[in-house]
Amino acid sequence: MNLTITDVRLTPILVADPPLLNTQGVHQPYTPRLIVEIETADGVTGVGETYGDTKYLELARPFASKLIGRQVGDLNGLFTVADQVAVDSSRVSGQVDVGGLRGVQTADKLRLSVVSGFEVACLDALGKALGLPVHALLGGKVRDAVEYSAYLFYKWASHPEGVASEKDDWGAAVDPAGVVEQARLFTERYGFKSFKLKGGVFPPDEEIAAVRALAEAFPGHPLRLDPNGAWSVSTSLKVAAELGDVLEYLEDPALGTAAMAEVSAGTDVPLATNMCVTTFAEIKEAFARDAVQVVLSDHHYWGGLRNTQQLAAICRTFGVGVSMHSNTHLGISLAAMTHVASTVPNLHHACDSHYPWQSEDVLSERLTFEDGAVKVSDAPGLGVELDREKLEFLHRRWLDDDGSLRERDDAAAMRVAEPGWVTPGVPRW
Ligand SMILES: O=C([O-])C(=O)C[C@H](O)[C@@H](O)C(=O)[O-]
Ligand SMILES: [Mg+2]
Repeated sequence: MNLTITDVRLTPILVADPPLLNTQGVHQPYTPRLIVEIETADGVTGVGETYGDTKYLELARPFASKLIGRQVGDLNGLFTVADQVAVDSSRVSGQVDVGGLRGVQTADKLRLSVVSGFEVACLDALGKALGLPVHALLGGKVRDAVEYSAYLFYKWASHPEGVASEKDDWGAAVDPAGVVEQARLFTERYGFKSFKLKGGVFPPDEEIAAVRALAEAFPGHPLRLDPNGAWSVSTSLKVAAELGDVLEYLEDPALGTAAMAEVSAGTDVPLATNMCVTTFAEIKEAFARDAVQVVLSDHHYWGGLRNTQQLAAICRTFGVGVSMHSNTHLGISLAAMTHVASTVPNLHHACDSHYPWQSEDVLSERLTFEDGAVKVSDAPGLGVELDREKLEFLHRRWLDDDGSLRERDDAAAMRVAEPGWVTPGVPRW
């Protein structure tokens, strides 16, 4: 068996995205992703997926060229190679990422977000070569299916008039009735049992009303609200007091570890985060100050599936819960998320996934949710198959774009509807 990497293909694509609202603005009609293919000397190909904005492509290209001739099983070596790739300092804002709301942007995080796509592709190739599923390469699954939550968004019925976009059949959701209707569709279509509402869009009282309406419509189901740090400490405490009886957890009510620690000290409602603990370096302070009770991992920016397992082990050591965050992603990443989640013993919350919002994919067969869960595949590798025609179609869209959609920018997308829109300052309320 020859596991030498002989070819790496990078295919940037644009995938359709509905008009989902968040505190920064609205999702663009098409969003960038990068599909990674790694081929071995024996002709085995592994696939991976990560963010596709230019700043990631700029790193992925030199990174890919350094992999030729290396072994596909040398996963630790990927981090060494990543350290050799220079990050343009203008890409490191030190501010919350404008496209994605996943904490402060650093050079290390950019590198790890690129490594993750390649690590998944290497694991897929290795698994295919050895005839083993990815979960077996990670030590073996401890569950046969992984539960996901319904990721509810305030949304418009369609993108602004005149904007090229794909239609969706979810309808509008801009008030409590619309949110409950969307949740109902999620249960009908996928059987989800937990609900997360993306907040920070409307004044807190309106979002409290939406969560109350969900609690009435779905009594006893786990509910979460995530305003992406849009609230002050006092607003966060007010919302926690008003919704404490129905929330499974409150996600990033206020921005940063210091504010989260203050909120945490004033409420019994557990706090979850994908914004103040986004790197290993941020763990110590947040845990020491008891700022968060649940960390939402994400293999994309934590640097892959094995780093996700390490994060879960640290959380277990400190008695902190763990679950999973999601940005817009396709089936390759859902398969990767499911494999790693299946190996984490201390996973006690349904994971987030944007997948139901994505009508397009690069796989020949979409992954499915049954009773709100994805079955863990025992097929070699990730257990997914790339559809070259679909990949080519979405890549063509990326090639044809004049550049305006190649960077995710929710504030720019919002300005099409509201020309005066600027990303709101924090705290917004
Ligand atoms: O905090 C979160 O869960 C996210 O930021 C997830 C996504 O980025 C979501 O907010 C989005 O895409 O609008
Ligand atoms: Mg969040």
